[in-house]
Amino acid sequence: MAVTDPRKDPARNVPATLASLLDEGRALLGTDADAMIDLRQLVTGISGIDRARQIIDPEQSLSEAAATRLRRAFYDRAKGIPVAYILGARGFWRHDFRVTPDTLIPRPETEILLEWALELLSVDDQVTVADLGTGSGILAVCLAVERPRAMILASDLSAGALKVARENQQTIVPSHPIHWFQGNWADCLADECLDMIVSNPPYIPDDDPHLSTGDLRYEPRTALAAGLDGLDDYRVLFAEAVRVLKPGGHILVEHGFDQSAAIMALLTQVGFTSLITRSDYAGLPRTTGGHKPGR
Ligand SMILES: C[S@@+](CC[C@H](N)C(=O)[O-])C[C@H]1O[C@@H](n2cnc3c(N)ncnc32)[C@H](O)[C@@H]1O
Repeated sequence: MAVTDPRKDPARNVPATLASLLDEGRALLGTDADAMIDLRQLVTGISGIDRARQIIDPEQSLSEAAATRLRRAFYDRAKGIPVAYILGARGFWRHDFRVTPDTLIPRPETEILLEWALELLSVDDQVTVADLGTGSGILAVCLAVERPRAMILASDLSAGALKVARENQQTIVPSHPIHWFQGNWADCLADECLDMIVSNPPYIPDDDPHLSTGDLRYEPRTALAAGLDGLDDYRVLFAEAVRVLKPGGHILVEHGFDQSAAIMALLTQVGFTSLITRSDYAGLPRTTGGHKPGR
């Protein structure tokens, strides 16, 4: 079906009921389960009407402004723009994080990495932890919330991502400063200064066709692609990690479901021991942790 940009069609910018707007949305996005999830998220995010009230009162009217914003959102989603970028937010852990096209959209699997880090750090630990490749800041900010006595550092190559990460810290955990730095992984850090590194680096092979389809084509390529085998960033990151971790320090990284053997081999090569891989909610091996010997 031809999709008309509501910005160029003032006749469509009129008030409407929720039910009629949802019909317009279905006509654009389809009626499968994924499309329905997107539609409901857009309605909730833009109108502020929660899911229960959408179902109880489908005939309620939306203001002209809300109807117009919703029609634009349906149009943008029909073009392929991810819901999180349309709304400018995505939930992670217990918080709403601002996201922009400069940041990766946070994924639920990354909560497994966070949970693991929290298991290793007790609430009163006065440790120093770095989130390398912080993106929107999800790991750094959640660690600052959950471990108030820890010193948190976070790096990213992207100035745009760091700007968003700072905004998230100021909104979610303003009382806990995070030390942000723009750079290549840990290159700004002194030797043996960290107790723990958490990282979700890029890990998709450059020629993976998924990079140019679906939602991924809208996300920053520098957040996703990592050389021919998808392991280029781990090679640099692990060499840096051995330098900046204290003896006894931990590294926890996310990776692709088929990369755990390669990640273990790379960690072993640079001297990490006690390697363990944890699986995601679908049972796929997605997070590996290791320990720098010496304590
Ligand atoms: C997969 S994203 C993860 C973002 C965030 N940690 C998350 O889980 O949503 C990888 C991040 O690493 C950053 N990055 C890529 N290369 C980097 C490098 N050489 N040094 C530091 N950060 C880098 C990207 O800009 C991106 O924000």
